[in-house]
Amino acid sequence: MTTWTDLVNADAFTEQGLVVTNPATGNVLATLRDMSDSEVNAIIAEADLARVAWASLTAKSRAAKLKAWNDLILANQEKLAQLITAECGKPLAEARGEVAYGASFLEWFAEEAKRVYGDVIPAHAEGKQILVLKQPIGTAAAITPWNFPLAMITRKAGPALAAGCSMVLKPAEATPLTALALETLAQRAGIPAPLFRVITTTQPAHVGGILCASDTIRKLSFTGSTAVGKILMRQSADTMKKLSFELGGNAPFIVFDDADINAAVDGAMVSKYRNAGQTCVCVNRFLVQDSVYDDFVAKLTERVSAMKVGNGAEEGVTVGPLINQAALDKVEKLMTDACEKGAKIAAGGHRVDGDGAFYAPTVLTEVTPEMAIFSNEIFGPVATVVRFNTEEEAIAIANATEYGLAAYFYTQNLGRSWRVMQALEYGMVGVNEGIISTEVAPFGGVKHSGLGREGSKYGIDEYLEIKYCLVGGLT
Ligand SMILES: NC(=O)C1=CN([C@@H]2O[C@H](COP(=O)(O)OP(=O)(O)OC[C@H]3O[C@@H](n4cnc5c(N)ncnc54)[C@H](OP(=O)(O)O)[C@@H]3O)[C@@H](O)[C@H]2O)C=CC1
Ligand SMILES: O=C(O)CCCC(=O)O
Repeated sequence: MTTWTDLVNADAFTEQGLVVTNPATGNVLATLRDMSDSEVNAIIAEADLARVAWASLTAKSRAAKLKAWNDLILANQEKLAQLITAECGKPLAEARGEVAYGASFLEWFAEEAKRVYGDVIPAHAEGKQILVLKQPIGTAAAITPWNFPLAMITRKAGPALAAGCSMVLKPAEATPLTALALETLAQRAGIPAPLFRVITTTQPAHVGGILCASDTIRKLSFTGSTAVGKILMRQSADTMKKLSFELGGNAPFIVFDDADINAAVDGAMVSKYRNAGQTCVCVNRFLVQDSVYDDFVAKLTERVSAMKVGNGAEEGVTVGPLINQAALDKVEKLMTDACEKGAKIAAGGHRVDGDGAFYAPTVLTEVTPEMAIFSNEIFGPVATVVRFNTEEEAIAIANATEYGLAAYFYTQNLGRSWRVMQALEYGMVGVNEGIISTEVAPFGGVKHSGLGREGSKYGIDEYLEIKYCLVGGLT
């Protein structure tokens, strides 16, 4: 028995249903109930009923419950971290970090709940007042990915509950146990059960269809692939839901010749290899100016060669398995295509033996836009390095993608910092920084990378409606 089992309600388990495995070992962690349509519909109806009383509480009361949920998550940090590592494979140190990061959204939105201010607008005529109210949108649904099984949930549930909404969640098939553990802790924190319910299913597309078609659900927030985001957007047209999408990326990381190269290599390591390269903001393309190209590649290769691949639960492991065999096949296919077109392997470039889908941390040089790896989200531990000559060329290469989530660049020139920051067509830009994620800043993308923002003071707006009231007869 692992230590996290008391965090998952015994009712969730069954003999046949959704099988959850450890990607590092292939061992079965649990088999969970495959919920029926009527159960899913009942969860939606109960969530809708419960939200009315929840919204009528003071913001301070809702905030207290969210804070209690945050505290319980932190009190169970080690158990949750072990569960995250078991389900999604990331090294334990990263999993511990995810628990703290995930909890921070609850603390943040507990505070923001108290700051949902309306407006009084100077009226256009005498004897009238214009009031703007902000009200909870209603029942919300979330569909979340496996790469951050905890933080991607709290980033949505925090603002939803803070705003006075309820939330129905469909987590990724690979990582439902962390979601169920969050559900348990929410209930222990005193959040009424129907307000945050997890759907376990083996039929994501079918359940996604139910959520999109439901008129009761007024808001859908999704994090995952751009392809699925587009399906959900189409399916939500008939119910005119408010949507937020945090989708794929193709992040450039530009190293200019005036950069601090050691700092750039530090930034590259944390940005590229976090979660074995499986985050939407991981660098997909390093663009390095010709005169510093060899230095950067040599320093990066040295650091990458020292990384340790293995089961994330083992001491010292810095790169865990990819989530499944399909992910490994995708990385290999991209590597084969790139090498056939002239790319060179400076480090890694091969599978690593084991029961899981392990791939060696890799540095691939002389990458060009003709290679599929240049334009596809790699979602693996492969750094591709592209050579450029001028600032204009770097910006053009960086923007030559349908995606627009995160971008990074390193320079010590102030003027260049402003120029490049403004020219990059991305929702988030790290300037001399490789990690940009924090609950206090707006996370989200432009172009095919999504709609809306999560976290920060803006994140709660996704769960609020603006109501304009014209009050007359006041003379
Ligand atoms: N932006 C990001 O953070 C992420 C980007 N990705 C990108 O997507 C690629 C594929 O990863 P993958 O896990 O398959 O991502 P998906 O977009 O398929 O999965 C994300 C979530 O959507 C669910 N889902 C899948 N299909 C549907 C559907 N038709 N209707 C409703 N929900 C659905 C999944 O359920 P289930 O898991 O049960 O299939 C999961 O909960 C990755 O290689 C990466 O490039 C992936 C994850 C996160
Ligand atoms: O990959 C994602 O979808 C989330 C990125 C994690 C983060 O930095 O918030």
